[in-house]
Amino acid sequence: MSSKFAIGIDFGTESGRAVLVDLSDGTELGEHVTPYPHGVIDEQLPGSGVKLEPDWALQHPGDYIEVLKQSVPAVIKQSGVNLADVIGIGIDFTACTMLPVDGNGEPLCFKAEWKNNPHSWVKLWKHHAAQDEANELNSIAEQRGEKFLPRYGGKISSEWMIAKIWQILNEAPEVYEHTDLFLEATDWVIFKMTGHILRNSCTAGYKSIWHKQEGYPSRAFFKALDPRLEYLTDTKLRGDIVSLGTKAGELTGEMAELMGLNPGTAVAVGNVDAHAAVPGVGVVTPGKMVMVMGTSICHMLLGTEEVHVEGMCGVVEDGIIPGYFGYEAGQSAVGDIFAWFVEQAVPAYVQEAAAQEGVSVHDWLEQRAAAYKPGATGLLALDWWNGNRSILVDTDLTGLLMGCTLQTKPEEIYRALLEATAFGTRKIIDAFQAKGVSVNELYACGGLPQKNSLLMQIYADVTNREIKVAASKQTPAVGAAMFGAVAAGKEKGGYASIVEAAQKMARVREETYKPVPEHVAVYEKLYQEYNRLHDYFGRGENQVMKRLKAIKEEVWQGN
Ligand SMILES: Nc1ncnc2c1ncn2[C@@H]1O[C@H](COP(=O)(O)OP(=O)(O)O)[C@@H](O)[C@H]1O
Ligand SMILES: O=C(CO)[C@H](O)[C@H](O)COP(=O)(O)O
Repeated sequence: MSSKFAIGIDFGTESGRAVLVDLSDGTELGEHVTPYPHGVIDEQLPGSGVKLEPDWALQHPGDYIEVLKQSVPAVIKQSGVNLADVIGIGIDFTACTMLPVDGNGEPLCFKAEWKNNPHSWVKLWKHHAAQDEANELNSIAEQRGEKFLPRYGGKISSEWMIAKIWQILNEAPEVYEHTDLFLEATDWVIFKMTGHILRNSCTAGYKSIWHKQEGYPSRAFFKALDPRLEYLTDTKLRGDIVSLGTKAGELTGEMAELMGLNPGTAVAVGNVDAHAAVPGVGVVTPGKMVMVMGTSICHMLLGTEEVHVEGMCGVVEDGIIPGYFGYEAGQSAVGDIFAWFVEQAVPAYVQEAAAQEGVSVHDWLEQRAAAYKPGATGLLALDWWNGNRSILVDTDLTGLLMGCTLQTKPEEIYRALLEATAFGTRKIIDAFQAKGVSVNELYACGGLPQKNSLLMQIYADVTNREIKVAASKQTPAVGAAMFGAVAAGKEKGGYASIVEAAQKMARVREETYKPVPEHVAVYEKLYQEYNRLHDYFGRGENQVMKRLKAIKEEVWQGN
């Protein structure tokens, strides 16, 4: 039988990326990136120029369709495969990236009467303007002793569905009123491709407080938030919730023409980027933590029971791989901290030297930082430049660097920042281990493992664990393609389960990063120091970071 193929599409923050993969061994035959024409909308609405408030981050739903229109035909062309052999499509998305739609599934922002209202647009995952609603939600949930809170590390994020919906209700009740459904963008794109509205269990579980056995929180809880929300889950959040790998439907004639595919191609239900990356690197059993390493890190892990681990983002049954409890934790800035240093804090001589050598400032600093032994800089940092997502769940915490002298060099600080993020990951691993959720092996994917080998060696040394690195640059998209192959089914040449698909298709690089015993010993001492600073500044003993923030706010408000 000839080879069969699937397409995976990863809808990121700035662009959408498609891959076409061979189902027999996961070989990538085509890859294409479509930057979103409207990018992240955080200043003014397209067309009307209506100004947005601080902390807003929107997207244009038409940009997602543009990705389907540009990137899918491009990967078909690159690979030269026969259309009849492309049997499945899967997608993954940032989340919670959500939008209001009308009774026909049409985004409200496409309609003349709503397009000038910012609340009718897609709210991107990093839209942070619903913090007041999130704070109130958390305090009401805590007062009521809601059982769901511990599943989310004790706090529901302002990035998630309920806080965002509540913000719409508070600030634009007319938009709320006219919304038939609030959908995750991943489910909306699947609806566009197939004509079927189905909610996936991953976003429902991690972002909408849905539980496989218990469903959504009670009507009484929603009523306690706001009487107008009492029937939210029966009305604007209604709909079937199905597990990952389920076939959502088949590509409609209209979309098949737009995407250059055959109508009837199987389409899997939507998924989330970090979650699709797990089978994407071949992880389908507990004990193996997948680190999706880029601007931030998402830490993904499977378990056989629901355990409440301090500060994790969520535990969801079937949330990553059906049959397991999927755990998610994270660090809200990693690559972004290195970017801050490179852009804001290196002296001109470093930039000039890097330019003369024809390397990036990151590479220049990495080369020099690699010459230092662990502990040789005398520096230690707390990696909270963008707050702390796990395990403290506190966006008001800030960064710290200590141990500087008049001799301290930029490459030493760079190294201390790399180390700080590794300590942050170690803290997350320790939190899981403390609750009996084992982390025996580490897998890395995303941009950072491809860019910085010193960083990866430091992670191996700090965690005292071997790290395997994904072979693909587009691991989430490859994982999405695997779910597309499952949706197509075995009889069509796909796979019966995501486990089988991952076993056949996932690829990791041959070389791994192994801990060096002498490094491990020194880092163990430094980690104990990191722990002391972490608890001192992060657990309330010294609230100086929050006091500084309060003073800053006062001064700004006085201006
Ligand atoms: N050589 C490098 N070493 C460490 N970090 C790097 C290097 N080059 C770029 N970065 C950081 O990598 C991040 C981008 O990672 P990537 O995985 O490509 O993006 P994203 O998380 O948006 O998918 C940026 O924060 C950037 O500062
Ligand atoms: O919350 C998340 C997954 O649950 C991700 O952080 C979010 O989707 C964006 O990730 P990235 O910027 O790395 O693409």
